[in-house]
Amino acid sequence: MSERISLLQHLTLAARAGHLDPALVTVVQQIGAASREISAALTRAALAGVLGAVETSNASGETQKKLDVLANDAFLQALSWTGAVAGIASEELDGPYPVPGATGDYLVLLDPLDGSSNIDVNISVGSIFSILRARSGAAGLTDADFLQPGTAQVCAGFTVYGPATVMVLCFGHGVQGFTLDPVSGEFLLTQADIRIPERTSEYAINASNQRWWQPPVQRYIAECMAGKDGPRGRDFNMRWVGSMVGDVYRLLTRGGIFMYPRDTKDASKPGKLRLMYEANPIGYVVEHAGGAASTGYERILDIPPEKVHQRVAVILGSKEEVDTVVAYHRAG
Ligand SMILES: O=P(O)(O)OC[C@H]1O[C@](O)(COP(=O)(O)O)[C@@H](O)[C@@H]1O
Ligand SMILES: [Mg+2]
Ligand SMILES: [Mg+2]
Repeated sequence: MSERISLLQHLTLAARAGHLDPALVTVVQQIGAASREISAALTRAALAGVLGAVETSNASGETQKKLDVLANDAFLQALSWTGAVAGIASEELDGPYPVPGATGDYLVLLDPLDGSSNIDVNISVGSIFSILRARSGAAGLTDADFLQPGTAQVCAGFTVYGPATVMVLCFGHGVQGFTLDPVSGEFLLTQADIRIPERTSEYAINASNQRWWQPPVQRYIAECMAGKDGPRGRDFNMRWVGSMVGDVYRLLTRGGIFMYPRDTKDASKPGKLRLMYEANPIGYVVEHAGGAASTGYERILDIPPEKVHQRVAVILGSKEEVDTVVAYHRAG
């Protein structure tokens, strides 16, 4: 038997101590079950050579991969029978999914497969989740029920399907990482109380968008690239996985700043990433690990959401660096 505490034990102990609602424990356990299924499905799909695109598009008009659909279905199935979930909103669904017959206390928001353009090339992808309290039962559930700010989340996290499958979880008191043991099928606590180093010399941004960046981001990146010859006085490294979960897992591990800033590439989009499925849950985890999450102008978790599929600029990670970028936005 493993000496490490399992996700189930961790949740059960917290529930027994009165720190967690048992219904919320069930929801998180089922998110773990869906993640385990998706992790296995990714390997099976690679073996079967069926990683290609299908001819459907999601609510944002992007081509869905087969595995996006599969991951979405895995979450809907895993969460539908618990009685604890009133409704689900997903990047892959046009509108909210009221769980049939459920009057549960929770709403779950999902990016079922993050970084899906990386699937074909066998680079880490993940699932991102956010849990809110339901204001009403499933009957009559509308978008408005989900439009709660990031500060209202009761739990958030993500699972990264990388060399190891790891679930990063936060209930508002610390951040824990659980690694999937492929033999027992259990998630085991491998990273207790994750803290993001405050100081870092590593940044993540898609540099091919440089000509569309706004002046504060141009300034920050130019100074990082100037290294020890510039005003920062030290050399910086750059990484861009292309899956937010992969880039964020790295900065939780060794520090760093991740940016998908607002740019002028498409004036209709105030950023690429989704507030409810990506920025809020990841921002919540990052803040509780000692980091910061901002659009450059405001704290992400304070944004009053207007639409479930809303996009937003994202600047998050080590506090010192995020504060620097925010200061450059204030300076104009
Ligand atoms: O391809 P780009 O423009 O660098 O964008 C990469 C970003 O897009 C995303 O893949 C968007 O997520 P989805 O795959 O869920 O749409 C992020 O994970 C990632 O940070
Ligand atoms: Mg995503
Ligand atoms: Mg996705």
